[in-house]
Amino acid sequence: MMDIWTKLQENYSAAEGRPIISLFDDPQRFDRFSVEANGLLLDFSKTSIDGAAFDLLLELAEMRDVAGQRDAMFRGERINRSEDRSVLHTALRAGDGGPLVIDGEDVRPGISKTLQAMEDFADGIRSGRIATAGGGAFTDVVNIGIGGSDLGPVMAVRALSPYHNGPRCHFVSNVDGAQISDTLRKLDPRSTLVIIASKTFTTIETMTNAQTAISWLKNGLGSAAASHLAAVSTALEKTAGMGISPERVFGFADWVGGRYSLWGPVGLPVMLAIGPAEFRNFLAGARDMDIHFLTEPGQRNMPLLMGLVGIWHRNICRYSTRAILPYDQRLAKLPAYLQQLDMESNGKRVSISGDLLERDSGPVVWGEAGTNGQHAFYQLLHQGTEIIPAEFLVAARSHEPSLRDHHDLLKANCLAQSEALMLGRSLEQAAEIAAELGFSGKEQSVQAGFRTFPGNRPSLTLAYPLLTPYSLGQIIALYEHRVFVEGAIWGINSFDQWGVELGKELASTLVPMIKGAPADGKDPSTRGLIRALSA
Ligand SMILES: O=P(O)(O)OC[C@H]1O[C@](O)(CO)[C@@H](O)[C@@H]1O
Repeated sequence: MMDIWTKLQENYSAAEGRPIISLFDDPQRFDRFSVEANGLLLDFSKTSIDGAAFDLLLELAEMRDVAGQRDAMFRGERINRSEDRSVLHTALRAGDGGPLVIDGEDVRPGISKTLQAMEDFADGIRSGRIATAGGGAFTDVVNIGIGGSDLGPVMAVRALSPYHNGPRCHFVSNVDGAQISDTLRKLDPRSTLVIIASKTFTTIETMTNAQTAISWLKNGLGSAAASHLAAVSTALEKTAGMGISPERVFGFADWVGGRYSLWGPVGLPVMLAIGPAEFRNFLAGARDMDIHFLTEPGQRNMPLLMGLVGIWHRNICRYSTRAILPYDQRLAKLPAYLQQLDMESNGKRVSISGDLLERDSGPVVWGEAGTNGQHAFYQLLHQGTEIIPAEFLVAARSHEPSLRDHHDLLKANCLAQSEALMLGRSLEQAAEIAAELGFSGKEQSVQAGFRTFPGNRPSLTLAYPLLTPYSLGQIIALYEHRVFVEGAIWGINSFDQWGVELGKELASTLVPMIKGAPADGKDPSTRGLIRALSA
């Protein structure tokens, strides 16, 4: 019997060259190939997936038991096998969902307690009740973290700027001293709170930046520096070693992966910026997406369908990248956030049981806010030799009602791009344009070639009413589950990240060589570069 992968491939080959627009001969296509969840709409009708491929993809999800794998994750089974851990970031936003027992312990009371502690702290800082060493209010917060301890808060704080009514938030992630120096230069230690965020509390970039920030606080405040510090970590014993008092430490368990940690203490800068009530709305959006993912049947299940579209593009159409294109300037950091979420989760070449994968896994994820990208790389999206599925995000309304024209233009541009990618412009149409411009003969066909768009380039569009804490929560949880669905189909562990280790190990061997020790054992290129970089 032919397997589903082969059937999908045959479906694709049989329809190769068929214009996506012809699929709209089915007047129900938009309704059948879009799905709505609590105000969030995913349109995947502008892809080459037809009815038969849709059914096969759903069959593939069943064959791979995506629903069973999903339920195992939510139940707290140790699905992160290589690290022998449960994967329960969803518990951080589940509210009072009844007991959830891990290793004989109900983890819910601990989650509520930590959320309450975060809220008390955030309220205290925001109101001035938790005062600076000099008795004033904190005006600025610097979050020191990297990867999952940085990208989520950076992205969400920026996304939710219309809700900011707390201290200003700044972020330092890179070990490049330029970043911390440029950040601290603008700030006054007397009114600045420093949060050191690191799941492991060993990450060299964060530890180095933390020491620099603590010295800066000590220079300005002397022995009172500790009252300007807080920490977020799973390694509570290590935070004490840095002189951070226990009531200023917000812990979380190892069943929260770094890139999935925004929903708990790593989200503290977001809570400080927008307040606990709005942070709860953010959690509610994610929780509603979790419930949708857990309960909706396959044909209406947004994360499942988005994952299946990803599988179609990656494994059947063999597209190697996907572009995240938010037509929402406040989501400008979303592509970077999703790069970690997606590529650190699914950039794997062995299966969960350690065998080499038979198929390609995660694609390259990249992107930029629209309309800026239009004036940079969209040329390649429209006329390049690679086909790159585009993922558009756009809100019906903006937070700037007095600038309605701007938002109308933004929406028109977003829709124009997905339309242009799908429809393209034929050589004949381009020839007419060239003729109208006065070209004739050979030059007319040359000019027509430049103006031809092949079209038939797929896209997804996510539309939401307004970028609120709730809708941001929905969007992020949707992408988390999409990554889960794809990983479940590929049979990989989406929750470990062994690929980041080798570079870290080699960096530690290189530090003394950079400082002048002999570069014994290094390859000639690395030795040459050490020489070139010697200061
Ligand atoms: O929060 P930590 O432990 O400092 O880790 C930061 C980041 O480093 C990584 O481990 C990769 O090096 C990410 O997975 C993680 O988000």
